[in-house]
Amino acid sequence: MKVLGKVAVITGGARGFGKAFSEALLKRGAKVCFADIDVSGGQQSQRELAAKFGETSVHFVKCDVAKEEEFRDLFRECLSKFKKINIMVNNAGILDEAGWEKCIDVNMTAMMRGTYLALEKMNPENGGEGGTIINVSSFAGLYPAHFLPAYVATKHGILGFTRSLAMDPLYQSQGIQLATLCPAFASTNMVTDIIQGEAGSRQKILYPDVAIKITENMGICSVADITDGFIELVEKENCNGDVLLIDKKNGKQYQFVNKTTS
Ligand SMILES: NC(=O)C1=CN([C@@H]2O[C@H](COP(=O)(O)OP(=O)(O)OC[C@H]3O[C@@H](n4cnc5c(N)ncnc54)[C@H](O)[C@@H]3O)[C@@H](O)[C@H]2O)C=CC1
Ligand SMILES: CCCCCC(=O)/C=C/[C@H]1[C@H](O)CC(=O)[C@@H]1CCCCCCC(=O)O
Repeated sequence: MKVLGKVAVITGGARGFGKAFSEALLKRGAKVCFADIDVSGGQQSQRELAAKFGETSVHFVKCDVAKEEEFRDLFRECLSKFKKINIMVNNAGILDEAGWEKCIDVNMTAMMRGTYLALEKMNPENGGEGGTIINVSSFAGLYPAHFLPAYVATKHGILGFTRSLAMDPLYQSQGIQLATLCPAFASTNMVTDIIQGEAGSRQKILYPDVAIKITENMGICSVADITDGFIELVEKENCNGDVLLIDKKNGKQYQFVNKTTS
């Protein structure tokens, strides 16, 4: 898809990947409506991005994606401001093995809700123009990790859900593509807080010392490495059904390349 003139909705956009993805799309001439549960972080990012790309190009919406009505309001607000939605990025995600139900609510249920809402708004029968939906899974969507069973379950779920919808001829006929991004460890707060032992962060996973050892072996990607893969997916003419894994040692690797799309 050509990004210039398109409108994107991005969840979890106050920091980390979501903020970087927003900036990368703005740089290429899109308008971006980003959402986050973190109001002060979202407002700060809004100020930074508006200073670079103009007030009329970027809009922050306070939204807890685990709350259905707030998610619906996000779409209403984006349509009211920018009139259309061409790109949906379900990026918001958390690590919380003790609170695994919340992990499922945010990583899995909300991702499904965001996908279904985007499919509805992108449908030409509802006035949409088709579009691209990118769901952010993980290396943990492809491989198990005994220090993260709930997180791994949600990330495997994202992968299966997104690949399944991508096979549906109905969405293909509506010009809608769905792809999955699978980053391995990257230097956002999600990972660096645990390595640096930020308050309470080690309790979010089981066996933090094992996890840290694995990061030492696997290496840690920069946010720019992951953003580069994200943009590659969005800009591809056909990304439908793609699963893009990115890790430090091997870079970008498309998975399931002999995908069946119908
Ligand atoms: N950093 C990493 O190594 C990797 C991260 N991921 C995934 O990438 C996505 C983004 O992660 P990062 O940027 O690393 O994390 P991060 O923790 O830096 O940023 C996540 C953002 O999501 C927001 N958020 C959390 N719960 C929310 C909710 N209920 N509603 C709305 N916003 C909410 C947070 O406030 C935060 O701004 C997540 O889905 C994560 O699982 C996947 C693979 C690697
Ligand atoms: C030491 C900091 C790690 C804290 C973060 C964490 O535990 C999990 C991070 C996942 C991140 O969201 C993306 C991933 O790919 C991480 C999980 C990767 C699991 C790798 C398991 C590899 C193995 O068991 O060999």
